[in-house]
This record gives sequence, C-alpha cells and structure tokens, in this order.
Amino acid sequence: MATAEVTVSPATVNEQRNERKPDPCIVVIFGASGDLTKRKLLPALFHLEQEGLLPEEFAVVGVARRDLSATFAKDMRDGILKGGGVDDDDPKLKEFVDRVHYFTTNFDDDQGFQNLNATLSDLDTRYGTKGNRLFYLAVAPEYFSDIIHRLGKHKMAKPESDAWVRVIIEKPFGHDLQSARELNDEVNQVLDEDQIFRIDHYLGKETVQNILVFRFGNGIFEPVWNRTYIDNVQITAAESIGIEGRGPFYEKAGASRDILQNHMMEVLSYVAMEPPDSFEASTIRVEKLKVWRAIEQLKLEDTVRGQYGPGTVDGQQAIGYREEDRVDPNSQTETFAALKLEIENWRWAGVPFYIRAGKRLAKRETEVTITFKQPPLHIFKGTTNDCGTQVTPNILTMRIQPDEGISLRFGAKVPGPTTNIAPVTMNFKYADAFGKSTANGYERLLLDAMLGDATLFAHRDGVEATWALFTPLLEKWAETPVSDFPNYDAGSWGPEASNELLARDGRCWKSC
Ligand SMILES: NC(=O)C1=CN([C@@H]2O[C@H](COP(=O)(O)OP(=O)(O)OC[C@H]3O[C@@H](n4cnc5c(N)ncnc54)[C@H](OP(=O)(O)O)[C@@H]3O)[C@@H](O)[C@H]2O)C=CC1
Ligand SMILES: O=C1O[C@H](COP(=O)(O)O)[C@@H](O)[C@H](O)[C@H]1O
Repeated sequence: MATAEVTVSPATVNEQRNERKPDPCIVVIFGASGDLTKRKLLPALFHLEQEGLLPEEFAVVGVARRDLSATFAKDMRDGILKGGGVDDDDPKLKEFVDRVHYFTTNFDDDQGFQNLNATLSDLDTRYGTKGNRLFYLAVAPEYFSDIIHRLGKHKMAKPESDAWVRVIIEKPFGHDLQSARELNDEVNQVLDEDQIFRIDHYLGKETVQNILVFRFGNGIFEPVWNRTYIDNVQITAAESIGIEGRGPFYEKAGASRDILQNHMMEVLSYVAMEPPDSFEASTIRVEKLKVWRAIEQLKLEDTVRGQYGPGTVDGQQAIGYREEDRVDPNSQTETFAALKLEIENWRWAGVPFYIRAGKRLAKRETEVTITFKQPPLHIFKGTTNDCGTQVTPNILTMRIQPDEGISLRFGAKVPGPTTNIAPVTMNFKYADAFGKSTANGYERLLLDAMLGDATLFAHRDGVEATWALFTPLLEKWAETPVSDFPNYDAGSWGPEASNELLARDGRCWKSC
C-alpha cells in the first residue's frame, strides 16, 4: 500500500488557505427548502467556516416559496449535524447558523424580488458585506431563466460601485443543444460570462481534480498516457440508489442527460486533455473543448440503453423503475446508458473510451480504469486470465468514489521454483494518506465562486460542445423506442448488451 509523505507543514497550508479568503459577501440560495441546499450546500458552507475560509463579514439567505422562516435555520443546523464532523455544542456552528436567514417568495413574484433586494441591502449594513453577492440557483432548470430575468429586472445582477455579483447555475444546463444555446443567450443578456458559474459538482471532487495532478504533477505517467501504451479507457458511474423520489425530473432526464452529458464528459476531458500551459480557467477550458470537439459522432450501434426492473440491492428488495412514484408505467426513460466513443486526435486515435452510468446497479462505484497494452513479447508462457490474454494487463484504476484512491495492477512472480505470474496491486487510499474527510465537493466550488475563479466550472462553449455530441444520439434514441425495458434487474451490472458492447471488441468491463 502506498503512503503519502506530506511535506507541506500545517502552517504553510494555513497560509495558502488564508490567501484564498474571499471578500465579504452574502450567499443567496434560491431553492433553499430543497434537497441540495440541506444535504450539500449548507454543510459545505459550514465546512468552509470550520476551516476558517469564509470572510468574517458573511451571511447566507435562503429563498423559496414555502414560508419556513421559523424553522429554516434549525433545519439547516440538523442537516449539518447529520453530515458528521461537528459537535452539537460547537460554538462555530452556532455562530454560523446565526448568520443564516430565510426569505419567502415565489420565483415569479416581482414584488418578492424587490423586497429581497431591500432585505439584502439591510443585511449588508448589518454584516458589512459591501453589496457583494453570490446567487446560487439550486432550483429545477425550468426556473433558471425566470430567476435570472428578475435579477436583471430588479437591478440585482449588475453590481453597484466596486461590488461584485456572481451567479452559480445548477445542472442540467439545457435539455439539448438548442435549449442550452437559448439558455446561454438568455443568461448572457443579463450577466457577463465572468459572472456566470455553471456548476458540475464532479469537478469539486478531490479525486476528479486529482486526475490532473496525477497526470501533470508527476513526471512518469504522461509519457505513457497515449495510444502507444493505452489499450482502452473506461469510465463508470455506478449508483446503487434509485431515483430517490425525483420521478418527474428523471423521466425527462434519464441517465444520459443526468450524468453522461455533464459529469462523465467532464471526467473524460480531464483524462484525455493535452497538458495545459497553466492551471487557469481560460487555459483549461480550451483544452477541454479540444477534447470534446475531437470526439467522433456517437454511433447508435455503439450505445446501450437500460432500465431497471425489480431486484435486490444491498440485500433489500427494490422496485422497478416503472413502479417508482410519478413515473410512467410504460416509461422509455433509460436508467442506464453505456457507450463507446473515440477521440480523433494524435494522442488517442484508435483508443476506445467506454463509458457507462446507471441507477440501481450492484454497488456505488465511480471510477476511471485505464488498461495498458500487453508487452510486445510474451516470454512468460502459460499464464491466462479471464479475458484469455496471455498475461494480465496493467490496469490503473482511479477511484473517484467511494474508497477514493488510485491503484495500479501489475504482474508479479509467484514465489516458487516455477515462473508463474499473478496480478498484484499497488494501492493508494486517500483516507489512509490524508485522513477521512467530511467534505462533499461543494466546498471548493463555493469557495472558488466567491473568489471569482471559474477554473472548475463549465463554460458556455463547453456546455454547447457536449450537447452537440449528445443531441443527435438522443434524437435517434427518441425515434427508436425500446421494446425490452425493463432489461436489467435492480442490483445487477446493467443489461447484457452493455457487456456485449465490449465483448465484440474482445474486451470486458474493468475486470480483465
Ligand atoms: N439534490 C441533489 O443531490 C442534486 C441536485 N442538483 C440540482 O440542483 C437543483 C435543485 O435540486 P433539489 O434541491 O434536489 O430540488 P428540490 O425539488 O428538492 O428543491 C427545489 C426548490 O425550489 C423551490 N421552488 C420550486 N418552485 C418554486 C417557485 N415557483 N418559487 C419559489 N421556490 C420554488 C422549492 O421551494 P418549495 O419547497 O417552497 O416548493 C425548493 O426549495 C436542480 O437543478 C438539480 O438538478 C444537482 C446535483 C445533485
Ligand atoms: O447530479 C447528480 O449526481 C448524483 C450523483 O452524485 P454523486 O456525487 O453522489 O456521485 C446523482 O445521484 C443524481 O441523479 C444527479 O442528478
């Protein structure tokens, strides 16, 4: 097992952190009574407070339709405690919760926005937040334009004097290429591009950011990171959970719009991009775009759709997708999707990338698996593996979650008088090297947005490039209904066709 030699002293870490302290500001969360706010956003803001990364002059205002003024702060406190890593009587928790406020309005209510604006000005006076605002649109996508339109109409989108206004917009950003373009146009009418932070929470995950550090912060991996040495790349986002009561949302989204077009494409771009000149938003953005634009048109025959039926997950009975609340009993929505794609550039030509994502799979496992080519000459005969190749290929696995880390599989001589080879693994685990963390990925993204750093956020061009890839496929899927849904049992690894997608290339998912 690999251990980390942490050579940075805690004092240096604190110095670096303090350099990143944002200006005084108010974070205004639209959709404050929702699931995302309670489970992720408020806990993440509190984690920043625990780390001393929030400015002293700071407040949070939650905005939603139901009047929850009496209970909001307590609810958020409960959410933070549930996430762990904090004691009930921690003075920092009280100090933080005291600065959490609630404002009731419907998103289509002009008077509500006017009153909200006045409330924010009062809070500026009370907390010294100087008119700086970070608006977070933690709402269903159909409200994005309305809210941004009203921010513009009530003069909340353009800062007064030298204050700043930034807006984080949740995913999904559009439903297809055309709607993404329209949304971008609407948003750009009110906000400049440098005010817009299109969030993809996968980019907040340490292990996703570590893909770039692994590749470009070390000297030994990049030389083999290409078609000469790599046989294939696999990216899996397997979830054991179902749709968690989000029927209406998921019916319109499906696995491709929910995960593949955004999270998986972001991860893929990190795995495949050319070395950027610097770690800056504009540079990274260009490199990511080059990857997406180099992807060949997705072919129908290189894709697989699945939908789960009833089954057993983690020892518990699970209902099928079509039996879920507010789901069409004849739904055509895919809860699993797999595809093969190729990146037509000098580095990757001929290397297949296999990508899959699904709900109600055998276990939660998000990872990137890089399988290297066989050595040019097999001088050790007689060792076989599941795929029937002569020696077990080297496999580098980047575990995004859970059990975050990286492992490298290689062949080792089995002790004894004959020369037999067995696969063994070098394993780096984040938790062993750096300790367990309660961070949920939103910390870094919220902090970066407060600092105006868009490196880990999606840009207009990028969102449109990934939609340009997926839209033709989604249209073809819509034209060709599936007749075999449900085609995988909850608790399995998806439909058999997903295995066949690789088998026809003489490969299999991950294990060989
Ligand atoms: N939940 C998650 O884990 C993730 C969510 N996301 C994205 O985050 C966003 C929010 O998701 P989630 O929190 O799950 O959604 P929820 O449905 O749980 O919450 C929606 C929020 O919007 C408010 N709202 C809805 N309509 C109105 C209206 N007309 N006027 C005022 N308030 C309104 C609701 O208020 P009220 O309660 O008063 O109706 C509620 O606060 C979505 O874009 C989703 O795709 C992204 C990644 C993960
Ligand atoms: O954006 C989304 O992500 C979650 C998975 O996030 P993770 O951080 O738990 O991997 C997914 O469950 C949800 O359907 C989707 O909207």
